Amino acid sequence: MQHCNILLTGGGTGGHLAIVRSVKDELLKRGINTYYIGSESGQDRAWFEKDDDFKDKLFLPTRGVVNQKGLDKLYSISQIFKSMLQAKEFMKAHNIDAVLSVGGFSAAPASFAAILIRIPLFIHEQNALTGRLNKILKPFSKHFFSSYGSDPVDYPVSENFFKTARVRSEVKRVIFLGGSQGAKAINDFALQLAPELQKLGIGIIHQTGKRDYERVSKEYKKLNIEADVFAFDKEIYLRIEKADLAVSRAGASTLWELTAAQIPTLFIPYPYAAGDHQYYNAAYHVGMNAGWVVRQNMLERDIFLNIIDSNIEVVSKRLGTMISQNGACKIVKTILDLVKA
Ligand SMILES: CC(=O)N[C@H]1[C@@H](OP(=O)(O)OP(=O)(O)OC[C@H]2O[C@@H](n3ccc(=O)[nH]c3=O)[C@H](O)[C@@H]2O)O[C@H](CO)[C@@H](O)[C@@H]1O
Repeated sequence: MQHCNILLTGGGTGGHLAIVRSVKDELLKRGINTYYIGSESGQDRAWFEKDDDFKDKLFLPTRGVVNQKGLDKLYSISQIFKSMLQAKEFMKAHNIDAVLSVGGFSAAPASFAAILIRIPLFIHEQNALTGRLNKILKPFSKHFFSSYGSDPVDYPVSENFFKTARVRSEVKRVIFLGGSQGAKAINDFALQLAPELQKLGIGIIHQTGKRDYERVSKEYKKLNIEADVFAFDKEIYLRIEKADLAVSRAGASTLWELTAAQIPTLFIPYPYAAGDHQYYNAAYHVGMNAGWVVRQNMLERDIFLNIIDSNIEVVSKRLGTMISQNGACKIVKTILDLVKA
C-alpha cells in the first residue's frame, strides 16, 4: 500500500519493544512509512532513539501508573493526558493512518489520541493475561492481536530462533535465562545446581543480567566450575542453540523465542509481574505438555533433576508445532487489509 503511514507505540521493557522492532522490520520490507511514540523512561530511547528506520519518533514524559499511589498516581495520569495532546499533534502532522500499540505505559498517550481523533487502533497483547491498559483499550480497537485465546496469531519472533531450531533429545548443556534484566532467583538456583550439573557432565550457559554479573561470576570461580557466564547477549539465539534445556523467566518474548528454538524449558515466572501474567504464560505451555513451571518460592533441585531424566524429545517436538515464522507478516497484513477496507 503506498502512502500509508503507520505509527507504532509502546515499550518500557524488551518484551514490548521486541514486538515494535519485528513489526517495524516487516513494514519496512513493504516500503511503508513507520513512526514511533514511546516514553522518556524505560528502555524505549535505548532501543529506538538512533533507529533511522522510523520516519520520525517522539519520546514523551510518561511513566507507569499501576504501581503508584496517591499524588504520584494523579501526577502520572496528568502526564499521560498532556502527552496525549502532544501525541495527537504528532499524529495529525504525519497523517497517520493506523496505530499499533504493543502495550506498556508508554503506549497510553498515542492509543488514547488515536481513539480521540478516530484513527484505527490495533493492539498487540503479548501475554496470556491481558494487561490493564489493553483491557481498557480493547473495546475501542479495530483488531486485538494475541497468541492466546480463540483467534491466535503467531507471536512475532525473530527468524534467527527458527533458523537455529533443533529437536533436543539429551541434556548436554543447560541455559539459565533471567529475561532482559536478569533474575537473582534464577541466578541463585543455577549456582545451587551447578555442582550437581558438573558431576553429571552437563555444561552451563548462564545469562545473569547486568546487576548480578560480578557476583555470579565470582561464585562459579569459588566453586571451581567453568561456565559460560554473561550479563546480556544481543545474539542470544546463538547461545540458546547450543543448549538442550532452559531454565527461564516466562516473559512472553523469551517464552515464544524458546518455543521457536524448540528448547524444552522449566519456567520460573517473575512473581511480581502485573496480575501474575508470567505464570499464566507458562501455564499455557504446561497445559499443552510443552514445558514445566514452578513458582519461585517452591524451587527445588529435584524438580529440575527429574526433568533432565524425562523425555525431553517429545516436548521439543511439540514446541515445533506451536509457532510458525510469519507472526509479524500476518499482523501487518491484517492491519493493512483493515485500514484499506
Ligand atoms: C518483569 C516484567 O513484567 N516483564 C515483562 C516484560 O518482559 P521482559 O522485557 O523482561 O522480557 P521478555 O522475556 O518478554 O523479553 C526479553 C527480550 O530480551 C532479549 N534478551 C534477553 C537476554 C539477553 O541476554 N539477550 C536478549 O536479547 C530476549 O531475547 C527477549 O527478546 O514484557 C513481556 C512482554 O509484555 C512480559 O511478558 C514480561 O512479563
